[in-house]
Amino acid sequence: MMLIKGVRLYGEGDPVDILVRDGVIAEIGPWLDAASTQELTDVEVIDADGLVALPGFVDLHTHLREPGREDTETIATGSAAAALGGYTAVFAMANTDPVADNAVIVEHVWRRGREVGLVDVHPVGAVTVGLKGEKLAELGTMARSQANVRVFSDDGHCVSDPLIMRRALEYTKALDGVIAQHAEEPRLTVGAQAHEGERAARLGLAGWPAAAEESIVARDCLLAKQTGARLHVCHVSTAGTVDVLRWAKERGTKVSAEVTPHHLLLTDERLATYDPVNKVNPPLRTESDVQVLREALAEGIVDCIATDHAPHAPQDKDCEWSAARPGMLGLQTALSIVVETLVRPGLLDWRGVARVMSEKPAEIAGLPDQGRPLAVGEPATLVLVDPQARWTVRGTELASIAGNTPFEGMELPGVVRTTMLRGRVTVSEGKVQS
Ligand SMILES: NC(=O)N[C@@H](CC(=O)O)C(=O)O
Ligand SMILES: [Zn+2]
Ligand SMILES: [Zn+2]
Repeated sequence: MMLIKGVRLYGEGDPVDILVRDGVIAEIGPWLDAASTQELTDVEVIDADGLVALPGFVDLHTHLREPGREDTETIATGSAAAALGGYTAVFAMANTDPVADNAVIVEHVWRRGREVGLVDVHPVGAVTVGLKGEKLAELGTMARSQANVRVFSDDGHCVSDPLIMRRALEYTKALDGVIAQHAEEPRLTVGAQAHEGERAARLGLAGWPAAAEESIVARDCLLAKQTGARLHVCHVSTAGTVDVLRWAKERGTKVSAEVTPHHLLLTDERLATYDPVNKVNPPLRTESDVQVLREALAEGIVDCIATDHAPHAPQDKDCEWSAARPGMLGLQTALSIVVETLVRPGLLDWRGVARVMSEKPAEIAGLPDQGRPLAVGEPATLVLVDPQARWTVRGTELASIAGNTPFEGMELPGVVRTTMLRGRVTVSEGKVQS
């Protein structure tokens, strides 16, 4: 049994105590004092004075690199990074080696996640065999496997053939799943290295036009509307995509979208140093894109935050710009970037943080026991955040094996103190409890 003392639910109202019994929130009350808890033996008390309680975060977009690149991240190290970031569930992308395009691989990832036990690891199934975009993978077999796959994605690649995309949407509709699309028209991004615009031109980097993203999002929204299937747009990066999403939602399309913390804070101004730590797909865009993305998230046109946590080895990152792999770490810095870019400027309150980091992603993925309200009878799957504290990001101190964080050296607001998964403390005082 556990007693969380003096915490503010969603950062609202007066502090309360939360009694956790058998993995469930058993009581919430103003000062469950000694008298009412005296007869309870074995009560572990967590002093949460000044902290904010939120439902555990859910990341729809994580790269865990196992199997295949365990030199950069494993299910164990990625789970630790997730728990430290306040996450209680993550979706592990399919672009592993071998690709997660069949029941054997997704069950392996699912089982390994359970063994580690720090967060619920849900494998994402590939849409096409080998992420090649040519032939549909066995979506039904993955859905019916122990891993119970409902989110399918070729992330890293775009399902660019419209006929394959249409079929995939039809199949996932029948499976009650969703396709998460990496929206990139490959014919428009051949050799692309940076956001197409003035800065890329000046730096001599081949451009990735906004239309490469927006044209696929528009096409997919039309296909989703026509098939009645659910579409999720990965890592939205441009203001134009927000316009397309607004239009599609207004006409009743079942479309949801995510934005990454790095696209909410960083711009292509960063590229001036040619430091590949800033190289990512889709590329960092402009100040006005960043502003529009922040507002779209606050308004709900963009539904949620997803990290696109993408660990890479030093030899794949510390090299010349054009040879470096795209991607950045995100799990342990996500909350702080959300506080910095949305909470502090007044675009989102803590209720809103719960919505974009927990409730919405759980709903999009169809998870019944994540993103639940902090209420009696609900699972004790939650995070305690210190809203006042600040910390300095050091890549070498993060739990990931790789250290490719673009936020190196930044002092950021918001510290995760405790993470709890169904009553089990996975992180305490900022330390993983294994
Ligand atoms: N975001 C990235 O730049 N890289 C991702 C793939 C992806 O999300 O497209 C990766 O797997 O490294
Ligand atoms: Zn992607
Ligand atoms: Zn990704």
